[in-house]
Amino acid sequence: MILDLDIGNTLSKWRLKDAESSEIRSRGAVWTREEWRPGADIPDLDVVEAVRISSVARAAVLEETVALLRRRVRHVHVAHSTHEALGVVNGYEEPGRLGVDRWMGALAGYQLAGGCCAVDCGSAITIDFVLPGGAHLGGFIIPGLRLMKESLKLGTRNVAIDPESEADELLEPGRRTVDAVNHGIYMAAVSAINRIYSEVCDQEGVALPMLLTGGDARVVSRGVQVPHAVWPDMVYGGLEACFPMTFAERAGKMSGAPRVPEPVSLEKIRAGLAFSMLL
Ligand SMILES: Nc1ncnc2c1ncn2[C@@H]1O[C@H](COP(=O)(O)OP(=O)(O)O)[C@@H](O)[C@H]1O
Ligand SMILES: CC(C)(COP(=O)(O)O)[C@@H](O)C(=O)NCCC(=O)O
Ligand SMILES: [K+]
Repeated sequence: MILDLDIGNTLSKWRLKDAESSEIRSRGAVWTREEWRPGADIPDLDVVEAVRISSVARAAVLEETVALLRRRVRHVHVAHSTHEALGVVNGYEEPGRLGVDRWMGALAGYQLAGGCCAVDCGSAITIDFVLPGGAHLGGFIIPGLRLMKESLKLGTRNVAIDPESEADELLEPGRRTVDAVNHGIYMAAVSAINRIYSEVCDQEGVALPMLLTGGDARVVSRGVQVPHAVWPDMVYGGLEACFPMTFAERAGKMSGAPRVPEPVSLEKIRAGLAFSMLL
C-alpha cells in the first residue's frame, strides 16, 4: 500500500492506495498537530510500503512525521517546491517559498489540462495560474472561509456554512449576524475568485480551464460562474505525478482526475470584465 499525506494548516488528510490496482482503499483526516498515532490517526504502517507527503504545516510537524515514518516505512518521499518540474516553471522569485500544496496543485493541473487556474479552498484560498507551455505566473492568497469568519470575532465561528447550501441563498443579505457573516465571507471568496480569474485571463490573453480543490471546494464551486471542475484529490495528483509508483501513475494517470472543463471564450471573459467595470 502507498500512504499519501496532505498536511494542511487545519487538517491532515491521508489516503491508502493499492500499489497493484491503483485503487483507493481508505481515507481520513485528523486535525493537524505534532504527533501521529499509527493505527489511530493514520493507518497501521505494517501494510505501508511507501509514503508520499505534501506538508505546509510548521517545519517541526513535518520533521516529527518524517522521523516517525522512516522508522517503519522503507520509502518516504517528501515533496518540495522547486524551480521546475514536469514541464512547469515556478513563477516565484524564490521557488522554494511557494507553498508545496500550491505547487502540487499547479503540477497536477498542468498535467491534466495544460494551462490552468488552480484554486485551493482550505485554511487559505490560493489561486494559481499556469499558462499553456508551463509558465507558472504565481498567484493570489486570501484567508479561507473559516479564517475570515474567525477574524471577525462575532461569536459565529461554530456555525459553518452548510456545504449543501444553494449559492442563491448565500448571496442574499443576511438578517441575523451568523447569516450576514456567512453570506459576506462567501461573497468575498467567490467574487474574488471570479474577478481574479477574469483579470489574469484578460492580461495573458488566454481562457484557462479552472480546477477547484480543498475542504471548501464544493460550497465555493456553487458560486463560481466560470466553468470549472472540482478535484478533491488535486494535491494527491501532484504527488502521484512527482513520485509515480503504480502502473497507472507511470502512464501519467492521476486518481479521480475530472474531465477538463471547457473554458468560455476570451471574448466572453473580457465582455464580463468590461460589464462589471461599468456598474
Ligand atoms: N469536516 C470538516 N472539518 C474541518 N473543516 C472542514 C470540514 N469540512 C469543510 N471544512 C472546511 O475546510 C477547511 C479545511 O480545508 P482543507 O483543504 O483541509 O484545509 P488545509 O489544507 O488548510 O488544512 C476548513 O477551514 C473549513 O472551512
Ligand atoms: C498559502 C498556504 C498557507 C495555504 O495553505 P492551506 O490553506 O492549504 O493550509 C500555504 O500554501 C503556504 O504556507 N504557503 C507558503 C507561502 C506562499 O505560498 O507564498
Ligand atoms: K489552500
